Amino acid sequence: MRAREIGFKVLYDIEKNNNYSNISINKHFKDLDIKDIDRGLATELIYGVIENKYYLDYIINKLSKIKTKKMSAYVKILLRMGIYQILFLDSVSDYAAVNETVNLVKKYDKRSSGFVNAILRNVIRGKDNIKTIEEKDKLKYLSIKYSYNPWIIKNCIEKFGIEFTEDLLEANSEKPSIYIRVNTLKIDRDTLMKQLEDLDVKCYKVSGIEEAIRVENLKNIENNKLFKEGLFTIQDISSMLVGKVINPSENSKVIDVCSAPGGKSTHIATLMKNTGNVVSRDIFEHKLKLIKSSVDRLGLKNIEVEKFDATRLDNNSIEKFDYVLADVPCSGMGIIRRKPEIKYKEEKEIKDITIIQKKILDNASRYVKIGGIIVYSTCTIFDTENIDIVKKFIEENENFELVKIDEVNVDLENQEKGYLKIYPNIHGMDGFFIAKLKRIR
Ligand SMILES: C[S@@+](CC[C@H](N)C(=O)[O-])C[C@H]1O[C@@H](n2cnc3c(N)ncnc32)[C@H](O)[C@@H]1O
Repeated sequence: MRAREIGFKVLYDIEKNNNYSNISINKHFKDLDIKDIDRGLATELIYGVIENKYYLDYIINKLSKIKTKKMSAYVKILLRMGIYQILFLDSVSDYAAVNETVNLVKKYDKRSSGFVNAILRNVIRGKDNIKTIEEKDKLKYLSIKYSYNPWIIKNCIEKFGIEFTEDLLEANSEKPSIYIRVNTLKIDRDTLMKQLEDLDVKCYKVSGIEEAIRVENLKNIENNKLFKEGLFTIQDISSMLVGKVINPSENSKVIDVCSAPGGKSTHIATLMKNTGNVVSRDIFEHKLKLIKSSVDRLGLKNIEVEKFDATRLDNNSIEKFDYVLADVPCSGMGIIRRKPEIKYKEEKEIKDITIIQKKILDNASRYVKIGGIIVYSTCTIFDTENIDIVKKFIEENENFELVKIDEVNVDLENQEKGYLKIYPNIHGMDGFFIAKLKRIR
């Protein structure tokens, strides 16, 4: 199967089944025998179309009497792909963009091939005019330009102001860097960098996190021999900061109540040098397998994986742990660069999330021993899911207080007060919130 057809199948799967892009890509690319160059084009098309969905639809609707809402998913997706190639991809000629798209329409929705051909030719003819967004209302304009559900932009403007919001939208449109975490149980950073460079992977040390490397040209990771040997794992630096902030002592007892796919649990277990015990829980059985496979690959002996719903209180865990991590489910507004479909979430989809977050924090806090630490974290930037939850929790629980974070140097203003607010446009990493609380009595 060729790159464009794979890209089309993934986009169709995401549109029809509401799947996450990374999950759908993994499903479709697994066991597929294609050249790196085709894999690259398919991935570029998938992410490009998802990232620019509203903008591409705006252009289609400018040119077509039949609006995108009324089009079949086949035609709509293929039009988006064709227009994306014409307007965004210098490496693809206009001729190839039209020809290849029309061939796919002939295969999947034959009667629409003339229509698609005409729209794509109109895009080529009027390229410069067509690109312009004729919208006076700033909110609507930004929602088309950056392709966001308008409520998200409205929320950002209300919370952060227009200038910060535009910076944030711009930063969220950038390609994220890939970071890996060295498995310090098996290898040191310098040696791993050398071995990766021998495989043509470019490596850069990350200052402040001694186990982190920024990599370029790391392709087909699952098949990389150093990855298979468990010498490293993929993890963004914001996520690594959580482990750094917890900073567990060797031989401690730790529980991570929302742990799949296991990035932070395996980091914590590694920081403890395979001593003590980390209980890694998640509500979804299928996700536990991901944790287990990382644990095996990385050679960790101190992790126990369990299925448990963190909104339920586990009476057997009360006051049993030195460190507790509540890395709760959230709206994901900090990781839009990696999961662009988050931009289209409906407000109602995350309506109940703060209730769940608070419930999980309340339960998790009961597992902390006196003198122990609980870290509450999310990959979102909205206070309602972050500091507001923590403040409410402290108001209701005088046994806990925020403690100064001095393990990292990222958000100097707030870390004095016990939390980190990380934004892609300020810190150049995934947007995260990390709060560190101590049980004082
Ligand atoms: C932010 S992710 C955790 C990421 C993970 N800590 C890591 O570093 O790889 C949140 C996780 O919470 C899980 N989750 C959602 N609701 C849950 C619940 N009620 N109880 C336990 N886990 C839950 C999700 O399946 C998801 O894996």
